[in-house]
Amino acid sequence: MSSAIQARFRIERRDFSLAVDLTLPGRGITALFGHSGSGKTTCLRAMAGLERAADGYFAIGDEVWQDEAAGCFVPTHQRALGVVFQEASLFPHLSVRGNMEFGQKRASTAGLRFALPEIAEMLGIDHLLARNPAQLSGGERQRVAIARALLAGPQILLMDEPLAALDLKRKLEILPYLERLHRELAIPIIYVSHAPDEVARLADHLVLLDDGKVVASGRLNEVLSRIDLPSAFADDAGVVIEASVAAHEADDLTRLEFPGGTIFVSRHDEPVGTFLRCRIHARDVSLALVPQVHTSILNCVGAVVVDLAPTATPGHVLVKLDVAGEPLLARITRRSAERLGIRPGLALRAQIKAVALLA
Ligand SMILES: Nc1ncnc2c1ncn2[C@@H]1O[C@H](COP(=O)(O)OP(=O)(O)OP(=O)(O)O)[C@@H](O)[C@H]1O
Repeated sequence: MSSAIQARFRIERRDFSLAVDLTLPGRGITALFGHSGSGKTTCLRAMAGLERAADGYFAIGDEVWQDEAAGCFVPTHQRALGVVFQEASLFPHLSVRGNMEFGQKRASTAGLRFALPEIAEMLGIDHLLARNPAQLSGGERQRVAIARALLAGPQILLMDEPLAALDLKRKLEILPYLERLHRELAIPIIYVSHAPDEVARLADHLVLLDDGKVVASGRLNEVLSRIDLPSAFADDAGVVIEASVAAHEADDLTRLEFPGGTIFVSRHDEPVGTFLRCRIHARDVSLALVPQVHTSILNCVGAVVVDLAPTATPGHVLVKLDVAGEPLLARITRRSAERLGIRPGLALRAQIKAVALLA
């Protein structure tokens, strides 16, 4: 039985229309990404049944919540879903435990079943159970809201910019918990965001929305490395690679290995064997036809040019590379591309000037 999500919505407003037809994975985090007003929230609300598309269709595996052609529309309160919005709307008169028990009371039998202590531990709020919402930080409130949503036994978790109202410190505090949900939950999470960093860190699947339309939908790196979508990430264009910690070296560098080679980063005290996500921006990758000896750049991998395309930055091009099957992007000047004769199929060296560890 496939647990893939099917979502087809057409919503017409006076100045905006949403028309999406998506097949999304039944596990992991799918990010809905796009500029403000591109329709991310509208799409999420349609999935929740909070917005009704006249000819809509929405199903998770065999569980159909909306099939207008067949006269089916399950109202939101009868759907086994959890929704977390930008601002945690906790009941102020209930303690943290009381808020969580409220979630448990409306637990469906269809979705995941959790015990309250298990979820409290997973979200790091077990020491806060007796407090009232007014005694919590924004990040803690958001974690309680997620816990409450999970205790309702959802088959899917819908999150609408859950970090947008938090400052950077709180964001960084909550991200590890979201990563943990990602690793440990067997249900899909749909995650609305317009922050490229969050998407790079959390998403497995990426849907790019623009003006109510799906511009791209696919595996994170597949979409991030599309050089025919130059404006989507603009200066943030780049890819995410998964690398494992191979060794911590004496000069305070950590050696990471991925199928395409070796990458050195500042010492990062994760145990050997741990997988880390690394973000490599196109602007931090330069190209050379032969291995460079007289350079301070440590990270250099063999690559083959897949394609190149103009980018939003005047005088520059984006080059898509294949590194042992994984995509990598480089942004170089058009002049350099001509001088080096960059063309599809050319084997060369990609020098990586900076790697951002995402965990
Ligand atoms: N209730 C509503 N009635 C009429 N128009 C609406 C309503 N809600 C949103 N819109 C409009 O629909 C369009 C899509 O809005 P939506 O909130 O889905 O975008 P978004 O991508 O989530 O944006 P943001 O990142 O700013 O939250 C916008 O033009 C918005 O002004």
